[in-house]
Amino acid sequence: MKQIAILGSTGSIGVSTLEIVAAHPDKFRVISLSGAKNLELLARQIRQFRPKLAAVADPADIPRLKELLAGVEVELTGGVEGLCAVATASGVQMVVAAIVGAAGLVPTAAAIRAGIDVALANKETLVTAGHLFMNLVEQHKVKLYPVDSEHSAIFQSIEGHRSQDITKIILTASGGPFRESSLEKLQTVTIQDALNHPNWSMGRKITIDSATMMNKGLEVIEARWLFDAPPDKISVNIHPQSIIHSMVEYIDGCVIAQLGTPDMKAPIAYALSYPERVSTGVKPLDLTELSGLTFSKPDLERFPCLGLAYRALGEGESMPAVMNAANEVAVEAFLNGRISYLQIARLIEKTMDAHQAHRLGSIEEVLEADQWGRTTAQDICTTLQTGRCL
Ligand SMILES: NC(=O)C1=CN([C@@H]2O[C@H](COP(=O)(O)OP(=O)(O)OC[C@H]3O[C@@H](n4cnc5c(N)ncnc54)[C@H](OP(=O)(O)O)[C@@H]3O)[C@@H](O)[C@H]2O)C=CC1
Ligand SMILES: CC(=O)[C@@H](O)[C@H](O)COP(=O)(O)O
Ligand SMILES: [Mn+2]
Repeated sequence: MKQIAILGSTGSIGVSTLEIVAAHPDKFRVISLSGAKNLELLARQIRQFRPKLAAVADPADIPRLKELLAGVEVELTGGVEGLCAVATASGVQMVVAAIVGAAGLVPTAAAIRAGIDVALANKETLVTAGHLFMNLVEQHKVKLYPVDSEHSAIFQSIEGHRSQDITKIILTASGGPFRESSLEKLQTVTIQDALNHPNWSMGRKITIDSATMMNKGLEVIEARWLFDAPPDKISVNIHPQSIIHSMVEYIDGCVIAQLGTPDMKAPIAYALSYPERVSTGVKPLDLTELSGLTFSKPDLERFPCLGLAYRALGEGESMPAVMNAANEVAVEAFLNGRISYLQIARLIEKTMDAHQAHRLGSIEEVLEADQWGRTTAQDICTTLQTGRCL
């Protein structure tokens, strides 16, 4: 029986994780959960899974959650300390890191410091603090299992192989809802258009990241740290069907890929149960039903965010954390109707242009760079809104 904590249990990944747990009560037990604003769902999850501890992001929400849980025995806590308490609760053997954004960094690092294995969905932790995070993993001798579908595919495709035999990691990208949209069309796309991902049902932030292809940029940086791969060995291939989840090319010319119906329950279950495999309810692939698997190169002119991520990775130091912070501000501003789709990339680029990359020696310094990126991006966002620059 594996005892787990879920950071971000009320989100898309969190809910899918709990579906796996519910399907395998003999294999997994929930010790602790955390959510943020969806208190009703968190309360229902607590009633169903009976964790001993639960946290909300804002301590001011604890009284309302208590009301919703009248008669239920559970300890409630809140704030960053509360999230860290969930991540390190006594008995937890694995933390599922499924908070969205850089907010996941501190509680996930707390789990590692406590010697707890991590199933990592929250890619922003590796984008903002890659080298520090991997050092922590090594120092505390914990296991890090990728949940992101591409990284799970790579993880599965490198098993049993020597890293020096790898010549390329090929991340597949759906291309999102605007894969075939012209630059002219992109000027007028709406929030609803951008939230309409062709293949995956996900949280709003990552869905917008997929529409700009920043998601793939974040995943290139995630792969750099997870698999210790230099940027020039990581390439991106547009594969609109999202059937091949990623591939690894070897020195002998062989390419190993992992395929499956696009459903996050498969990579989540693999991270939870590794090295075993458990049933997931994911529809098995019928290859004869597929009309074809196609591949093409990404267009960096229409999707500049992917280029910005390669730039941030090349400049290194604090630049990826600043890029990530600017992206979080930009996505929120887009979802609030404050900026247009094309202004997302512009806002991120201007924030990066204003930043002088510097070394980050601690998680605290990462948080400072993140804060600098947010403040600067907010200022630039205001300028964009008032039309004082493009
Ligand atoms: N969804 C997917 O299929 C995939 C997601 N990922 C990655 O997994 C992570 C989660 O994504 P997803 O599940 O889609 O996101 P969601 O937006 O659906 O869920 C995010 C979770 O984080 C909580 N949360 C939000 N803000 C904070 C905060 N400031 N502090 C603490 N908790 C917070 C939310 O609580 P509440 O809802 O209660 O407000 C929710 O539980 C992201 O990093 C994403 O990139 C990676 C691959 C696939
Ligand atoms: C399910 C998952 O892992 C997402 O990150 C997905 O890859 C998004 O699709 P895109 O390929 O469109 O970014
Ligand atoms: Mn992914």
